[in-house]
Amino acid sequence: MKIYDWPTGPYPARVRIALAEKNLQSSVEFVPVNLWKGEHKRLAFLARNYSGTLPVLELDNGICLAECTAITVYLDALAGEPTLTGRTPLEKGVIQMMTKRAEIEMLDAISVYFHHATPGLGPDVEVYQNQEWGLRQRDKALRGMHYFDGVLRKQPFIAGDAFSMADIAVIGGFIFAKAVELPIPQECEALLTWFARMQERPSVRAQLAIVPPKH
Ligand SMILES: N[C@@H](CCC(=O)N[C@@H](CS(=O)(=O)O)C(=O)NCC(=O)O)C(=O)O
Repeated sequence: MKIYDWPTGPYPARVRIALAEKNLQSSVEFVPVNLWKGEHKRLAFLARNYSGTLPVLELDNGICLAECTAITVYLDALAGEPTLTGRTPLEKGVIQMMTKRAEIEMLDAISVYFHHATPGLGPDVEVYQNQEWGLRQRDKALRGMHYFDGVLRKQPFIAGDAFSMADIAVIGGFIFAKAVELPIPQECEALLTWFARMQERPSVRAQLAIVPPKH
């Protein structure tokens, strides 16, 4: 299998952490795609992912899977423990809901802020920007952080009593927040404590230790 990504990208980090959790890293070849040069918007890449985003998992038979959640669901089904996407119907539903909520309320919101209210990937890639929209999404992400702080005051993990794909999605949010220098509000104590605990996991520690390649 091949993974087309950028090693330190927040969304690619979600798949890299999942791969490490499932001990599947040796099963994949990583192919860097330089976002700052717009390589993800070229026809050759768009043929792999119509949406022009990273990461993309390309199977040996040529089938391409995009979307972090979809890729994680596939990887989770490939190998054994730990289960990242739930064992029971309810666990599966709650993990999907909280993963999507992590995207809508935090990760995707920070991404919009990055692309619209900062220089983002540079003028050759950011062909349209709307600063007001970007700033509104930044504020939405800050509200989302308070929401997840509330969740973690009642339970140890984002989707309940066990580490899951939903935790990995919020970790992606933290990675993007750091990349755009958006601080986690200091009053979000439960969220900050949870993130410190997440960094005890070798999969997370290894991802955070990757030195960003020059672009
Ligand atoms: N919904 C997609 C979003 C993926 C995404 O936005 N990836 C970023 C990569 S990174 O910023 O996380 O490194 C991207 O391709 N951004 C390029 C662009 O939006 O032009 C997913 O879940 O995979």
